[in-house]
Amino acid sequence: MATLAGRLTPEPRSGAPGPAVRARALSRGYGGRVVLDRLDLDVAPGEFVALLGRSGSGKSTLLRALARLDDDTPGSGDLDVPGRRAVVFQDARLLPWARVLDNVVLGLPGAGARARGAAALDEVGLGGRERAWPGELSGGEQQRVALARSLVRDPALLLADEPFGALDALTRLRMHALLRELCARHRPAVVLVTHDVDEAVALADRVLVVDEGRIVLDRPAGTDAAALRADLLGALGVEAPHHPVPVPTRPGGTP
Ligand SMILES: Nc1ncnc2c1ncn2[C@@H]1O[C@H](COP(=O)(O)OP(=O)(O)OP(=O)(O)O)[C@@H](O)[C@H]1O
Repeated sequence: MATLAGRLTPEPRSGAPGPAVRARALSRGYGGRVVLDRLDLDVAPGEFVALLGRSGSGKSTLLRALARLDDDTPGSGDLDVPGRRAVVFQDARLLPWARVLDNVVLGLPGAGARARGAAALDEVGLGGRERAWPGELSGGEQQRVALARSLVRDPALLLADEPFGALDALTRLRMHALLRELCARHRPAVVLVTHDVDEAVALADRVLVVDEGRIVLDRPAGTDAAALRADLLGALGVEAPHHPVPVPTRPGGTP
């Protein structure tokens, strides 16, 4: 609900504290080619998991499966995602003909939707821009709107596919700080697909490396960042650490 302070008050989570994601032997493929290969994944409520992997390793396919956006993709396995989901993509995917607040509350039921939307915009630093058109906003501001659109739905699971990949380095750092703040406040479980090792280490509680549709490395973050970085680079097949570290493409793949 929106408070007098104009901020979104996180709804208390109801029900038993089961996992936010439970996947078992999850497989997906395209045209007979296996892309997710009997993958197991658990994500605890409120846990922030980053997914790294070479291009084509299956990260987005996994994210789409968790978002249940892959009904047309052949596959098998058990997937349980009990709570509300929200998805943020690399491009904000705002409707250009709808004002910012209308984008945030589109499809949201209830009389208080607009107040909640305005509070969410305030929370992402866009208070006062409710009537702007998406085309009047910078790329970073558009991603803030996308975050507000997710936030206002109070998701138990936030799925983000390279949400900051198209932003300049400084804007990306600002968005990291914002995402950390929003997550600390609202405590959704998060699965973030990224190509940026440093982003994964900076944001996540746990970092996974996916290769050929399987999880080949699963490490907690937060203690020894240098050791984690070295492990991740090893699993990604990067020999010399650079800063920032791009994930290599597979042979013949696109960056
Ligand atoms: N709709 C589709 N039809 C056919 N093949 C697909 C489709 N979507 C993905 N693929 C293939 O599945 C494989 C995994 O794709 P996916 O997008 O999951 O990889 P990714 O790890 O997210 O890659 P990137 O980091 O480049 O985004 C790739 O080889 C890709 O070409």
